[in-house]
This record gives sequence, C-alpha cells and structure tokens, in this order.
Amino acid sequence: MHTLTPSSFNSLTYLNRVQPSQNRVGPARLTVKCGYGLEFSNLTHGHGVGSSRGDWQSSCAILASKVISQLNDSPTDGNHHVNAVNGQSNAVTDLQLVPIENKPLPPKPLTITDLSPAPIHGSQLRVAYQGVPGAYSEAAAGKAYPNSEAIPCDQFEVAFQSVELWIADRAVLPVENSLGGSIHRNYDLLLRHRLHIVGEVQLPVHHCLLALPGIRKEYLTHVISHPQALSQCENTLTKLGLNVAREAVDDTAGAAEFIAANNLRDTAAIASARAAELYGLNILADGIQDDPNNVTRFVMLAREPIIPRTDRPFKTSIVFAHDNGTSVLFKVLSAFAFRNISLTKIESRPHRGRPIRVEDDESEGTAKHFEYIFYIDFDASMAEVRAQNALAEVQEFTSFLRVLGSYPMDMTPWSPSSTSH
Ligand SMILES: O=C(O)C(=O)C[C@]1(C(=O)O)C=C[C@@H](O)C=C1
Repeated sequence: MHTLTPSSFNSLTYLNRVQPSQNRVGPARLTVKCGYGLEFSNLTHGHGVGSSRGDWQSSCAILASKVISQLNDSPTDGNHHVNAVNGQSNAVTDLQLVPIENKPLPPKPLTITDLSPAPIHGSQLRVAYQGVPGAYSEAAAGKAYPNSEAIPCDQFEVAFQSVELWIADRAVLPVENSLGGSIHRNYDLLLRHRLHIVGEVQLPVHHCLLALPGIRKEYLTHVISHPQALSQCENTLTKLGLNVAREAVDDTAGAAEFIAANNLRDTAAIASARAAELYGLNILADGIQDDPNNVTRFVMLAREPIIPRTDRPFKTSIVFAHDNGTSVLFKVLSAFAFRNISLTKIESRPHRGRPIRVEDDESEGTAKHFEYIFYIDFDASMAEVRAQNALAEVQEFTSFLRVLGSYPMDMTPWSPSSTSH
C-alpha cells in the first residue's frame, strides 16, 4: 500500500512518496499545512427540503442563497469565501496547489450507493483517516466502508483536504467518545471546511497496554498515547500501579510505532491489539479502558450531501450562532421541543471570528461575554416536514445556520468491550 505525504497536495505523484521513518509499517501518512476561509450561510425561511435528490440539492442552494454573515476563524487567512452549502470546494485555488490530476476532475454524480452509510459496491473507495495503520480511526473507516482503501493522514485537517482535493473519496473522523467527550478539533474543522456529513459509525474502543517484548510493568516510566486514549484509561492505569508520566502523541497506533521504532524499553503505549501485532509489541494488559461502554462516534464526510430519507432512522447535524450570544439558545431549543424532536448532542465552541462581546454599563463597568458557536445533532431527517419547520424557525433566531448533514444513524447491534480489571 502507498502513502500520502505532506507534499502530496503539491505533487501529482503522491503515491511515490514515502515518509522518512525507516521503521514505518504500512503506509506513511498524508500531511499538509494550510488554512483557508469559512463560509456561513443562512437558511432561507419558508423553503422546505424535499425528499428527492433534486429537491435536496436545490434546497441546499437555497440555504446558501441568503448569506447573512461571513466569518473566518483562521487567523492566518484574511480571505473570506462565500460558497453554496453544497458547492464544490475552491480549496485548490485557495491553496494554490496542484491536485492529483493535472486538472480538477469534474464532479461525480451521486449514485444509489451514496445513499447507504456503508456502500457495498465493488469499486474501491478511498477513505481518509487520521493516524497510522492500527489506529481506531482505521478500524472505523473499515466499518463505515468495508472493502475500501484506507488512507492514513497525519492530521485531521489533512483528511478534510484530501477529500476536498479528490485524493480521497470520503473521510472518517472521530467527533466524540463516551468517556473522553468531544474531539473539539473536528467540530472546528467541520465549520471551516465544506464537506458534508453523510453517515456516522460508532466503534467500541478496546484499549491494550503495549510494550516491547520482555518488558514488564515495573520497568515503565512513561505511558504514551492519543490524549483521548489516555483519558479513557486514566483510572485503570492508576489501579495497575502505573503512576508514571503520561505523554500525549498524535494517535494510539503512532505511539506503538514510536516505541518499536526507537526501541523504548521504559515506555508503554495505549493502543489496539492490532497495533501490537503490526509493530511487534506485547500486550501487558488487555481491556484497560475505564468502562466497558467505551465507544467513539465517527462521522463520514463527503463532498456531496446524501438525499435525506424517512424510511430509516436519520440524524441531522447543524451549526449556528447569534450576534447576541447565548440568549437565543432557549428559543432554538424550543423550536425542536415543540415538534417533539429529540436532540442527541449539543456542543459549543468559541466563536473564533468574534470571541468576546463587550457590554458597557456606566454605573457597573464593562461586562465581557464570551461568544459561542453551537452544534446540535437532532433525531430527525431533513426529509421530514417537522425538521424543515424547526430549522425555518431556528433561522429566525440565528445570524448564521448551516446544515452539516442529514444522514442515517448507526443502528448496528451493541457489543460492549470487556475490561480486564
Ligand atoms: O488514535 C487513534 O487510534 C484514533 O483513532 C483517534 C481516537 C480519537 O481521536 O479519539 C479515536 C478513537 C479513540 O477514542 C482514541 C483515539
């Protein structure tokens, strides 16, 4: 398998590039650094979203037609871009990069398989994930798109860009974990990029403590892993008597790879059993997550939205803000409550374009309010009239609103991980 590297986006021949590590197992990762502007569009009141593909796409265009505000949360980029909600990315021109082909490929039409969270077609879909082989994200990519080609990326940002630049067809990225909470970086990137959520996948995460062959727990002075994995195993490490330094690295399997590559005899990694196998490490302890209900939720991202349906459970993800901060939150929530629509998740993030609102009061002084952007997932499809009406109402209260995606819920049967403690 080949690897994508930082210069992949500048080169037409990313497949020939290999990262410098001599000890790398499997592909090196796709990496790149850059940032670009945001688009924010406001939902146009009164235009419902139909259930056919044409309705959905024209609704997306309508949603984008009334741009209320633009925002840029990238401090390094002064450009503002306003695009259709489902418009093609202009990342290539923004980045002044050369795509994988000499000229950008024309948009591919949606096919029936795009409706499925896990297409079962023969052609090999290229699915970007963050991490190295053996990472949970790789497993999530395989669960979301069986028989796909998994493309490792060294950063979440790179996974987004690889889809925008047609290097990958989809990205599968973690957004929250049942023990560790939200992966905030990906919430911020969902807003900054123009990809659509087309599905979700929930992965039970079963952690192991890995070390070089012959190493015992008593020899350890460090445990390294992804910060989420460290937090998911915090109590168990203490119970195992491992009150040693804990260090965060980019991903769990990367930690295992690092130990193997550098022959670290005083360091263990928290990672999967597959990472142990790939990098030649021993499993010192199995099932070290603090709770068997350790599940990470990943979203599947594509350049085009899917057609929302009503014949199976759907979820819709939105993001919004208001010029007067949190005061609208109650009104927004009631738009869903009145229509009996359950919310499955609320997340708030700093409003990077305007992080503080200052209110002067002559007698009392100056109040400095923090400003937020809100993300909500709700339990309905955009093909349902009640969801369309709820969003039309939400639009009345918000200065920008964007539908990140309306997609099938992951309804696979539940099997908690076992723990060894
Ligand atoms: O490091 C990995 O293996 C990942 O896939 C990343 C990640 C995360 O970002 O939360 C994914 C699942 C687990 O929750 C731990 C880490």
